Amino acid sequence: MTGSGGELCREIPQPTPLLQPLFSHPSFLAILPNTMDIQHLQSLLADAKASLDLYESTQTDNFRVEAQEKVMQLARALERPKDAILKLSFSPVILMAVKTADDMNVFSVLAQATAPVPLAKLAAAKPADPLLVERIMRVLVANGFVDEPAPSEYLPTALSREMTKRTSIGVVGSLFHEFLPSIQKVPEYLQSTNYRNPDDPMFAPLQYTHDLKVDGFTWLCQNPEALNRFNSFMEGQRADRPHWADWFPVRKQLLDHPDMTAETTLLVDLGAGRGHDLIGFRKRFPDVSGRLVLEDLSSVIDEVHCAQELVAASIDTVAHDFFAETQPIHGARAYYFKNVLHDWSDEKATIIFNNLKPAMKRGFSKVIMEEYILPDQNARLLPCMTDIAVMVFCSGLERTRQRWSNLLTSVGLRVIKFWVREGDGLGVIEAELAENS
Ligand SMILES: C[S@@+](CC[C@H](N)C(=O)[O-])C[C@H]1O[C@@H](n2cnc3c(N)ncnc32)[C@H](O)[C@@H]1O
Repeated sequence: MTGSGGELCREIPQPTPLLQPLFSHPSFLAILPNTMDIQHLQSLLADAKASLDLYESTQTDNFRVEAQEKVMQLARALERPKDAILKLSFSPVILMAVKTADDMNVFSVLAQATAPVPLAKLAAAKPADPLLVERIMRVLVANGFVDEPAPSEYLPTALSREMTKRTSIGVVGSLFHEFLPSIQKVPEYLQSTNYRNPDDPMFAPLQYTHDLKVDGFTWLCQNPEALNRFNSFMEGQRADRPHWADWFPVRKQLLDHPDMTAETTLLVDLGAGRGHDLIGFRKRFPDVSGRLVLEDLSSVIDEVHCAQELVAASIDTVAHDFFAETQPIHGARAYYFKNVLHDWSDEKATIIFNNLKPAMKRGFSKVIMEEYILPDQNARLLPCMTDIAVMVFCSGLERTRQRWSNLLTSVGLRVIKFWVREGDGLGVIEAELAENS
């Protein structure tokens, strides 16, 4: 090929004579990868390498996340837009394949492998049709869930090993069963509401999808399997991220206070689920006196109150509906909410705070909220996805610093400090009763 197209085609392997007409077709030339701006790609690669070097030297999660984002930018720039859109549109297939593979016990068989596992052995685990398993495995191999060292022989990867953990199985199961059908309905739902921002927990996309007359949490409580999946999802979704007590100065901000005694309630966790944060707290401060209290809806408490880990960590359980009742534990040092206030609109959150405030001791009690604090610009993907997930499930929302400030001030609380973590992790908002409230 010569002329203006000759430059573009220099690096293409020589086509066979049969393919020659296709290779010289103008629409083919227009989508050649090497029509991309190589200088731009090289500069993205250099950026990614610089972040990777910083991660290597600092070993901080912040630079790991940054390096990952830079590599994603490079990968995106290398992708042809048409392919990107095609793959995006097919992406529910990946979640389906992971879910199906889990249902067929593929991950548990692979996890025990000491040598490549042949297709027939994987198929025998259920048993399932080998051709079907082969097709599902192709999707998994292409997405890094499995290695295929020889045709139809498989080895586990870090992702497939992760899929043998109860919590990650819960993440996949809950999102697949409880969220995906409603996510699919969101455009139709929003059209029906003339694109109003959802703020009513009794009419979120979830209610629209299933014609429910109850809020999402009540619905979960009526469906034990779904509740079990959801609670595992909550335990698992941030399992690899640091516990707040690993980076928030607990001793300085909470423990070192002259009014702290052995009788004081140290921490009340509202909407605590299975209590994994309290258990983590106890592990980090095994010798600290002061009661730890897990609060949640009565059906959740019924599920968890005898749990061995809670008993071993001396964690008390109390059924408390934060909309229906005022806080029963008075004068605690800290009332802790994690991933709870993002479930509720400002109007609903105001009720929660109004039910909490009478129990707080002025100048002593604090509210500790572990939530995303969205930046004003360029928020990371995970918080943005979570924002939409809480919208779908309960008309909730993630908040920017300004929205948090406005909400807390309006209910008579004073922000002591926003403790913002870099990366895509949660931050902590520390607050107390405002002087004039
Ligand atoms: C998103 S989950 C967060 C669980 C846990 N804090 C975590 O981060 O893993 C929200 C929790 O709030 C609880 N919850 C919902 N409505 C409640 C209410 N009215 N009173 C008390 N807890 C409630 C749910 O049962 C659930 O455990």
